Amino acid sequence: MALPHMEFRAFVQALKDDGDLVEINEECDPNLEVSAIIRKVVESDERAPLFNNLKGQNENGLWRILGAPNSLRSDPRHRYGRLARHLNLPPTSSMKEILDKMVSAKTTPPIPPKIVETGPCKEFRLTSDQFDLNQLPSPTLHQADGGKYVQTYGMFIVRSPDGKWTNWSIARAMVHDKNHLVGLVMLPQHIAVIHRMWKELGQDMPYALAFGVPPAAIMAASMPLPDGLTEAEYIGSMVNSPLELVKCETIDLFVPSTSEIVFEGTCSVTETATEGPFGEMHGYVFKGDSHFMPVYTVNTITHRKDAILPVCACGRLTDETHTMIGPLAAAEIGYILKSNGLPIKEAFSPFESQVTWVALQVDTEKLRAMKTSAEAFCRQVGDLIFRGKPGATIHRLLLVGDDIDVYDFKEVIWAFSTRCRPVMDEYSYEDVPGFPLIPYMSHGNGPANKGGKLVCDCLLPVEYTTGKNWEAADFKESFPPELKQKVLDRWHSYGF
Ligand SMILES: Cc1cc2c3c(c1C)C(C)(C)C[C@H]1C[C@@H](c4ccccc4)[C@]4(C(=O)NC(=O)N=C4N2C[C@H](O)[C@H](O)[C@H](O)COP(=O)(O)O)N31
Ligand SMILES: [K+]
Repeated sequence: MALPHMEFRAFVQALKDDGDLVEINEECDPNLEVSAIIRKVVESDERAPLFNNLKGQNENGLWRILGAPNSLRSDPRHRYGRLARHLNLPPTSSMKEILDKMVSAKTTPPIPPKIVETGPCKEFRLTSDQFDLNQLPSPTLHQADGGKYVQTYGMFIVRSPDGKWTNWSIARAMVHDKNHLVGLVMLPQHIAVIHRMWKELGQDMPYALAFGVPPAAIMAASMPLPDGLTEAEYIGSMVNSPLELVKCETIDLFVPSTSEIVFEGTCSVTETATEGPFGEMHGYVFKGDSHFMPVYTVNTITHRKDAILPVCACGRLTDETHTMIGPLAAAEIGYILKSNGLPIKEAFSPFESQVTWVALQVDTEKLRAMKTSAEAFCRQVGDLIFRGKPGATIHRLLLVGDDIDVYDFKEVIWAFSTRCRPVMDEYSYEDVPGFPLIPYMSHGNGPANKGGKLVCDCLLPVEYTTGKNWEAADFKESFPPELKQKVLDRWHSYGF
């Protein structure tokens, strides 16, 4: 068996070995029961549930479900252990180490994938007359959802008509009928950009939807990497070995050879159907909130024996939409700012902001050397991020000083609450694309797709000129080192 970050089945075994898996062998109903269990798991950072016995499985065990594939662990020492296992990092890894790994391939040469003849994803093959997506255990995730969201943690594979760009990404999709899905295809996402290319040609877009792909791949699929970049090569470079891909049965695309399940077909560039509502990443499902979205035809399914469908039952904290979408966007945002020469040290999207904020730690010594004004600096940051794709989902950028750990929300909210004067220290952006999935956008008072963004300056004026002129009134900063050491040494003998 391959390493956990390179094969989904090995990843599930690694969770089991970590004591981070609960195998449920009693029959569970994919209609809400499975999702209710997953919801309770992710709301309490419990171990990942593997449902081995689902109502509706077919004779070859298609399919089981792994819930909460990339959510949090309750032990603070292994909080991000499931994310770490996606990247072959130690389970004690910090979020900084995980995100640094995700940007590490920016400066190393791409490693193209290796094409292999066949693989475990080819063990079984079903043509469209041999399956019914409504009979298979497609899960209903929230009672007000518009359909069975079978696709929440699979990877769409689509390629530009000229064949030069193959994009891997996660985008939701629900069962439309026996052999069709309908899925969210929205700009500025690359799947929508490529869909438009095919639409201009008047040809339906070939796609593959691979479930249970190498964990390292699903991380890159969830990251807003640059336009035109082929994730397969990026991931190869990140893990320093070529990904093994195998050709699809019916279309000219390639999928990871160890994928658990592969749907193949074409995405219509003309036919749409109602999609949604869906209990989304910000924690809401609005009844009747559906839109017309493209229809995907599922021509063929190939799969492993007893294949496992990974499922993200998204909504309120803390699931994969929070551990991945915000932090991975923050990693890309931090990289963009640094490569434009701005004095940014760390970037993170706090879960408590429902990943609508990114906190940016500023190197204030370098900032002072810039001899810039707060307004000029904040506008420089805002223009770079809010007018680009990686910032699409972020509505507040918080600039904080060297003393604030952006990975610790208590620190971030302290700086925001005490150093950023409302309105005066905030720089608004109403003429940039907005993120329509946030409720104050989709169901708010203003336009759903435009504006509503701020750069919040949580640096005090002295941090731009002569530097920090205060001490925090806390144990760390308000006492001489030798006294602190004495207190720590004697903590227990005092009686604590
Ligand atoms: C990890 C993860 C990412 C998701 C999603 C989900 C999960 C679990 C579910 C549970 C299905 C919920 C919705 C949430 C929903 C969503 C829609 C828009 C923006 C953010 C999220 C959307 C989606 O449905 N559509 C979409 O276009 N992008 C999504 N992303 C973000 C993208 O995977 C991410 O942005 C990548 O960077 C894409 O690659 P690209 O940059 O285009 O090459 N889904
Ligand atoms: K991607």
